[in-house]
Amino acid sequence: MNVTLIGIAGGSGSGKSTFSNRLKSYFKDQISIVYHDNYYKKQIDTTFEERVKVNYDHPSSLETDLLIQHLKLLKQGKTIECPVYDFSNHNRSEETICIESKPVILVEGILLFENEELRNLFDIKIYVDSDADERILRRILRDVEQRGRDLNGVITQYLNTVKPMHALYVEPTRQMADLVINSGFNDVAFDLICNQIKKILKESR
Ligand SMILES: Nc1ncnc2c1ncn2[C@@H]1O[C@H](COP(=O)(O)OP(=O)(O)O)[C@@H](O)[C@H]1O
Ligand SMILES: Nc1ccn([C@@H]2O[C@H](COP(=O)(O)O)[C@@H](O)[C@H]2O)c(=O)n1
Repeated sequence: MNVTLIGIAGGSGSGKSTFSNRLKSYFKDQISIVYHDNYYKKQIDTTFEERVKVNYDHPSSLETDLLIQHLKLLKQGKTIECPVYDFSNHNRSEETICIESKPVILVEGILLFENEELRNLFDIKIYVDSDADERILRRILRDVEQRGRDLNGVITQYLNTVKPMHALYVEPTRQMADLVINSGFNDVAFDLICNQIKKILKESR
């Protein structure tokens, strides 16, 4: 089976999940999805207070080697046991999820195109772009509602690490993308990628 890997990168709160989840809802089990976020490193013998202070926007906070290994296995048609990350505990959970190889696999994450070996695995590279003010406002709502955070914590983390790391490691990868889209809700981009995926799925039958 020929496997096409589609990387969907962009800043935190830009709309990556919105875009990739729309595609997954449309194609359902015909495609698979892998989140780089699930590859945040397991932190052993650390207190919660220590884990809160980690710079989660620096490439070193992620076990990208494991993601690369897993994507290579998926490319070979093999199934992987993907880690699962628990944002409220700032640590990997004990569970894993089984991800099957499919002709099209979406991969999502802020730092996908920063690592050269990882970047080179993608057949299609998409960057979701969005203004910084919109991204932080969305992040505040999401992190408070879904990731067990409080307003002060989200703001402190944004100013100390998210914003400077975005400028250093995320925004420079915009120019490496094949396609830059301005919103996860952009219907033109959605139709373009949908049609491309339909073509790949048809050819794989
Ligand atoms: N263009 C948009 N307009 C309004 N809200 C949006 C838009 N894009 C995303 N959102 C909302 O912002 C939040 C973060 O979006 P998400 O797709 O999870 O971002 P990312 O995966 O890039 O961090 C979600 O609640 C989502 O519904
Ligand atoms: N324990 C953690 C781990 C990561 N983050 C933040 O997640 C962001 C990436 O995820 P998106 O869905 O927003 O793309 C990244 O900016 C990290 O700061 C966290 O807050 N806590």
